[in-house]
Amino acid sequence: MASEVLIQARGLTRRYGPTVAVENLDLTLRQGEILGLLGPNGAGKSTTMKMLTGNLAPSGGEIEIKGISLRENPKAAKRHLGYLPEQPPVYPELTVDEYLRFCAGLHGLPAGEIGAALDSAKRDCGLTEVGGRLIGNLSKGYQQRVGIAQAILHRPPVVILDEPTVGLDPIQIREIRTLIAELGKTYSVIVSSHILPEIQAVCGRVMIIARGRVVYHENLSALQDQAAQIIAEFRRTPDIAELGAVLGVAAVEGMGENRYRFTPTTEVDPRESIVEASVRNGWGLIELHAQNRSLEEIFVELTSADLRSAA
Ligand SMILES: Nc1ncnc2c1ncn2[C@@H]1O[C@H](COP(=O)(O)OP(=O)(O)OP(=O)(O)O)[C@@H](O)[C@H]1O
Repeated sequence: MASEVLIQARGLTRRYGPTVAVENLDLTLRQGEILGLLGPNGAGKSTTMKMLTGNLAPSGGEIEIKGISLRENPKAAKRHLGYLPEQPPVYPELTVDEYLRFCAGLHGLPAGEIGAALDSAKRDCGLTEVGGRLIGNLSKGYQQRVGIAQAILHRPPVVILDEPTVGLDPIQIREIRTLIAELGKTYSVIVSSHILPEIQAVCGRVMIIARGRVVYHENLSALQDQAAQIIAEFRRTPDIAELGAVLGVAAVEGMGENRYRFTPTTEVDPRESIVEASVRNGWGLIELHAQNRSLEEIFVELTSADLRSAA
C-alpha cells in the first residue's frame, strides 16, 4: 500500500515583480521519504521551501500539509512542519538549552513536555554535551545542528532543510549528512542543495529544478540508469526514427557527423540490434561503444538544457 501523502503542492508559482522564481511546480512528499530538491544557485529552491513552509505566499497554486490547506488553515498545517531556513535562525548570545527552550515556546509545546522534547532533540542531533554552551561559541557545524534541533523539537512528521551544509567544512558536511540520513528514519524530509553528491548521499528521490521549473523528477536509481549510454557512428546517415525503434533503445539523439547517443531501456542491451539494423539498412556502422556518464554530467546537461531552451 502506498504510504500517506504528507505534502501535496500543485501548480506552485511565485513571481517577484517580473521575475518568475518558481513556475507551476507540483510536489508530493510521502511518509518515510527523503526528497532532494536539487538545482543550481537561483533555481528557486529557497522560494519553493519558503512557500511549502508557509513563510512566503505563492502567487499561484495550492499546498496541503497532511490534507490541511496551508492557505486556509496555516496554523494547523504548519504544526506538522519543522523548517531549517538557509540562514539558521539561531541566537548566538543564548545557550543551546535557552534557545531550544525559547523555540519550544514558539512551537506551543506544553510546559510539562518541554524538558523531554529538549532532551530528545538534543540526543537526535548530537547536542547532549553542549546544552550549556553559548551558541556563538560553537562551530558552524554545531550551530547547524542546533538549527536542525529547533526544527524537530515538536516532532513534526515533515522536516524541511534548506541547504543545510552550506558553509561547512568537509568533516562537518559529512556529519550533517549522516544526521539527515538518521532523521530520515523518523521523519519525512525535504532537503535542498546545489550539490549533487549531497543529494545522492541522503535522498531516495530527487527533483531537479532550473529557473523555477522541474527538469527531472524520479528516484535516483532511474537517474543512474540514464547515466548508461551507447555511442554509435555510421558512415552514412541512418534514419533516426528507425534507430529509435531498435530493440532496447529508449531514446536516441544525434551528436553531429553521423554520431548518435542511445539511452538503453533497463531491460535489454540494444548493441546487437543496432549492429543488425546497420547491416540490414547499409548504414556502415564504424563505431559502437558503451559510455557511462557521471550523474554530475547529467545534472549539468539537464539544467543547462533548460537554460538553452529558455534562451
Ligand atoms: N525577495 C526577492 N526579490 C526578488 N527576487 C528574488 C527574491 N528572492 C529570490 N529572488 C529571485 O528568485 C530566483 C530564485 O531564487 P531562490 O533564492 O529561490 O533560488 P535558490 O535555488 O534557493 O538559490 P540559492 O541556492 O542561491 O539560494 C532567483 O532569480 C532570485 O534572484
